[in-house]
Amino acid sequence: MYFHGTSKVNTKGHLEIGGVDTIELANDYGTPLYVYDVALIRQRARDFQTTFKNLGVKAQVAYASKAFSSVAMFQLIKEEGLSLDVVSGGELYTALVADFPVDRIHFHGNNKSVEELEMAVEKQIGCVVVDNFLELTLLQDICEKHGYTMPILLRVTPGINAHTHDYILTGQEDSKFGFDLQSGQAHEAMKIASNATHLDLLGIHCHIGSQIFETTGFKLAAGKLFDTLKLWNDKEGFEARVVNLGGGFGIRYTEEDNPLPASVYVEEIITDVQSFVKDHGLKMPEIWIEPGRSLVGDAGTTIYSVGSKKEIPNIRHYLAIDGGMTDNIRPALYQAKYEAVLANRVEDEADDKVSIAGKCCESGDMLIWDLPLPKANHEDYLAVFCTGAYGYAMANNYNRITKPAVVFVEDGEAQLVIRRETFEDLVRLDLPFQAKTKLTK
Ligand SMILES: Cc1ncc(COP(=O)(O)O)c(C=O)c1O
Ligand SMILES: N[C@@H](CCCC[NH3+])C(=O)O
Repeated sequence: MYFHGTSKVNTKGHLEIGGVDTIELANDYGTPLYVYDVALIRQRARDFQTTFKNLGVKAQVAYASKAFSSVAMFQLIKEEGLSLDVVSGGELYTALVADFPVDRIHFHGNNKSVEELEMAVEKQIGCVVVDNFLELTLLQDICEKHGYTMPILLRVTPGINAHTHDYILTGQEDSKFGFDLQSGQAHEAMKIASNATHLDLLGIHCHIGSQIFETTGFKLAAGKLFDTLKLWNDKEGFEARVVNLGGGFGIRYTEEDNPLPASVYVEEIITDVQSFVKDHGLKMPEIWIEPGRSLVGDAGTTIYSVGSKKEIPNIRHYLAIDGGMTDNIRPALYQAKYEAVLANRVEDEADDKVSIAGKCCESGDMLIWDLPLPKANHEDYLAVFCTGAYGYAMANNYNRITKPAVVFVEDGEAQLVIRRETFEDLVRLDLPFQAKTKLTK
């Protein structure tokens, strides 16, 4: 059994996180419930920040908020002094409500709307990561209209195939994101951006994918970026002030996963970056990174109530919980694997093997296959670990199931940071059907 952060078993044999008994949390806030270990998020954030500091490298660590965004989360990130990566008007709006410093907000996205770009310009955010030629034109026009010059990065696809699930690969040549390096698109974009009167081209960005365990892919990508910068420097006299290497650092979901500590990812990548800079005779730019999963993934645990069972002799034991693909779509989408325990009987002998089923009307709504667990019944609680990234963020209302609540726990105290959705919330946007009063025959 692997415990993350402050998670441990208390004297009652219950799972405790942040000094709070998860069974008390389940009683107070209901289930399913996402519980975030705030101390672990702080530790992860500080690991990245201090590594750059110790290396003496000017950097910005931007939390990729797509992993989990909420007002409280953004306030915590602000408290830790990180920057913030947003990818939509909704994430940007949440950051503004959280009073996040606008100059530390970076705006991503492969199809930002005019309204989203207007919002970024009006709020004078720190940087727009431009993804395509249309955006270059739109952003220049909007900035000109507002008499504002926007700092930008160009997102490029370096042509790297990182080892991860196909759906979360982003740095390969055949990708919907960014300007292609090989065909010269990125070079063309650089010339346009450099000549644009209201765009301040800071440098380039790449992101090779997510849940990556090795540094090889990051180093290869960095190598391609610096080769490009050398070319742009020689040909166009362009000097990058910022290089953003994206996020994607993997975490441990199960014993199959062997992630590196943040310090190792950063140190290894920076060592290579420093030699690329030296070899090419370039100035060392500021390095930005955008971790999402590695800041919040293992800090989140979902507590479910156990419900019905179906035991098929010689085939399988199914154990259903009161959530599923609506609060964690990752197993259905990426065949993602998780570990879990009975939160109220953590240390009981695992004398059963069960497959954890969700409550959606969908056979693929399975969270974990063949999990060793004590024989459980409807009075038990299941805790699924490492649901902090892309769990609540990708939650949905399939079957009109309401979204769970989210609590932050730290130093023995719990704080509700997202309330549970209600049935009233579900119908809030619905409008009645306007029945025709007279039917004409
Ligand atoms: C551009 C960009 N930056 C950062 C991230 C964060 O990735 P991760 O959560 O794997 O760190 C993503 C998601 O993969 C991304 O697309
Ligand atoms: N949602 C994905 C990660 C996508 C990262 C965004 N580019 C996951 O759960 O693994």
